[in-house]
Order: sequence, then structure tokens, then C-alpha cells
Amino acid sequence: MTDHPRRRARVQPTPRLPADSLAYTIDRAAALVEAVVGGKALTEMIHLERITELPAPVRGAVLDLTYGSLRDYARGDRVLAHCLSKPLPLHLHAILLVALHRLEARPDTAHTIVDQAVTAVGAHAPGLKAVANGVLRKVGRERAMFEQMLEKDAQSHHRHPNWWIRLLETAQPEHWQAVLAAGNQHPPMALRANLRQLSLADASAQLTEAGLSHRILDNGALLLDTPVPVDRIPGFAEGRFSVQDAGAQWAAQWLAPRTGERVLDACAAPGGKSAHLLESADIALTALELDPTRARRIGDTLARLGLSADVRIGDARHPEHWWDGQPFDRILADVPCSASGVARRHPDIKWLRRATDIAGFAAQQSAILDALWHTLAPGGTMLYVTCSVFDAENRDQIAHFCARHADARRIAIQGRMEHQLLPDAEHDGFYYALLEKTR
Ligand SMILES: C[S@@+](CC[C@H](N)C(=O)[O-])C[C@H]1O[C@@H](n2cnc3c(N)ncnc32)[C@H](O)[C@@H]1O
Repeated sequence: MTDHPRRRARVQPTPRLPADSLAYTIDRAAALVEAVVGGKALTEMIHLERITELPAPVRGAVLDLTYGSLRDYARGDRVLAHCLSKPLPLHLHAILLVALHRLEARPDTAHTIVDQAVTAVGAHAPGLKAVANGVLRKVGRERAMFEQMLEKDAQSHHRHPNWWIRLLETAQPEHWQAVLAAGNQHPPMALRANLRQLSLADASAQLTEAGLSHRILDNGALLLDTPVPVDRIPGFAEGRFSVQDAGAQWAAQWLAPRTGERVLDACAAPGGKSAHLLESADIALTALELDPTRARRIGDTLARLGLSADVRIGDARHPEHWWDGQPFDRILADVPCSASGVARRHPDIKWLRRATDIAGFAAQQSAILDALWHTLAPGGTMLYVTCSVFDAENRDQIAHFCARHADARRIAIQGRMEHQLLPDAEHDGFYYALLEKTR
């Protein structure tokens, strides 16, 4: 197996399999896995494959299998490389990846899994049923040998690509294993109470009343003990709560805009942090976004919460196209990044990204920072945020920025010049640094 297993995408039409069968679920999940292996983003494929239109239990099962199979991708691919003397067509390869993930997660149902995966393979290629059956049965029989084999292979053991593991070892010599382990967990679910509508104490009481046990974290984020669909959150449609990772909820607090200030959220879609800024103070907010489709989501987010902003479509690297020349008092630069701190929410990115992409993100980020700096008022502050755990996008980026700009001063947040939040049971991975323009 290679560091980056990109192959040609070829999504197969779903053959006739009973919609309530495991074979059908495996087959639909395999179509998504196949597309990701071919280089497509999972969210886009969920949309194209119309997964959201499936009945809720089937949809849940398909997504569960897909996410799990992508988390375990390196393991399944390693096992198949060992077992197959010549490659299978991509969709059948994906069916086996999904089946191998399921076998590891539910060994108690091995017989059914093998039977249903072989049925799914047979629906596409009856002549390859015996091969599929042989591989899956061999894995069941020689479980201990495969475990040992995977244990020795870093990608399989950590369920992350080798280049990613190497970067993390350098960036986080003491924590890299914990970060990788957290990246393989199911993500936590945190809520943000809309403090314009209710107090934190009332918000907590309403969640308790709705049967949603939770904890209130230091920054006021409400961490649910168990993730739930949003329709179980009381008053969600009326804007009482938003779903937002607890790590992301530091942004508004640390930028700390004051009443009447001009604030720019420079990379704003889907608008989670814009909304939080608007909930926290009466400010004049410009929400800028490069991607017009994503920009529409900012409007949706704000409308649900009864908030408004000047939403603009534009490139943060080119203020001449969207800026009226009036300096901003505060800027939130929540820049595009590798998203390595949120890989457990998007397990496809581990296999879609390449090591060389990181330098590309860093170059984009420094261009955005340099351009935004001109739009900041003297004495104003800019909060730099990524959801990355790689130094090139975080501490190195800010060190280089300060070296380029003599009028930039780093400001301590809660006693620290920067905050590298590592993903754990409470929050995702984020990086924060606050900069003041001195003149
Ligand atoms: C990390 S996401 C922002 C998340 C958002 N702040 C929130 O909390 O909901 C980064 C966003 O920046 C946008 N983007 C990427 N390059 C940009 C650019 N040059 N100018 C403006 N927006 C950009 C992306 O399309 C993406 O929506």
C-alpha cells in the first residue's frame, strides 16, 4: 500500500439488493468508499449518491459503515494487498474494505457479514463471489496472524498515513500517539447556547429537561454525553442552540469584539463563528467567503438565529475587490487549512491529502494574513485560527508573519502566546494566535 492510495474513481450503479439487507448497506457504503479512494471528497459524494434521501435507519447504517471503513482504510487495504494476488475492480475492493471494517467492529456477527458482503459482490460480478468469500474467511481463520501483521505496520496500527504520522511526531513529540488515537474516535458533540435568547443556566436546564445529559466546559460550551440528531435539541429551529465544537467556541471569546466595532470574519462559511460573534456583542460584521455556494450557508445560519451581517463573496487575498477602505477593529482569520485537527469528523481527508498539500495551505494562509493586515486599524487585533495540528500552518506560520511585519505584536491569551488545542474527548484540534497592529 502506498502513502496516498489515489486511484481512478468509478462509482457503480447499485444493483438490485433488498433495501433492508446488510448487503445493500455494505454496497452503498462501498460506493462512497470507492469514490474517496478515487480522490473525491466524502461530503460531495454523500450528496451525489443521494444518501440523505435514504430512510433514516438505512442512511445511518450506510454512513456509519462508510466513516468506519475510511477510519480503518489503511488496515483493510493492507489486508487486501496481502490476500489478493491481483487487484479486484475498485468497487469490489471497496466492498471488501467495508466488510473488513465491519468484521473488526462486530466479530460476533462474522458469519452474516461474510454472507452479505459476498452477496453484494455477487450482485456485481457473480464470478468473483468465491474470491471474496475466500478472502473474508481467511481473515476470520487467521485473525491472530493478521493482527500481528497490522500491528507492525505504522499506517495500519495508527490508522493514519505515514507522512501524517511523521509530521505529528515532529510537531507533538509528547502527544503524537494520543492525537492519532483521538483522530480515530467518534467525535464529541457540543452545543453553543444563544446568550441573546437565554442564559447559560437556563440553557443547561432545558437540555436536562429534554433528557440530554451534558457538562458545561470552561468556555460555556455544552458538551453532550452522547451525540444526538439536531431535532432532539430543544428550540434548535428557533435558534436557541447551535451545534459547534467546543474548541471552536473560543474564537468569539478570544477575539472579544466590543459594541459598535467593525469586525471582519474573513473566511466565514458556514457562519458558525460569525454567528457566535454576533451573539456576543452588537457589532457591524462583514462575513467574507470565497466560495459562493458555501456563502449561502452563512445566510441560513444567521437567519435561524435571527442575526444579520454584511455577507460578501470575495477573496481575502484581494481586499481591493470587496473592502470599502474603512479599517476593521477586529479580524477573525479562520483560514483554510489541512483540517488535520478534525480528521475524525472527515476521515476521507487522511487519504485525500498529500504531504505536499501542507506547503500549499501554508502559502495560501500567509497570503491571506498579509492581505488582511492592511485592512486592520492601528491598535486593532486579528485572531488567527486553524483546525490543524501541523506546525507549518500554525506556530511556524505566525512566527514568519511576525518576522515579516514589524508592526505586529503577539498578545497573550489566558497567559499564553498561542494555543494549540489537540483533539481529545472534549474538543477538536485547533490553533489560535492573537496579533495586535501597533501602528
Ligand atoms: C475553516 S473554514 C471557515 C469556518 C467558519 N469560520 C465557521 O466557523 O463556520 C474556511 C473557509 O474559508 C473559505 N476560503 C478559502 N479560501 C478563502 C479566501 N481566499 N478568501 C475567503 N474565504 C476563503 C473556505 O471556502 C471555507 O469556507
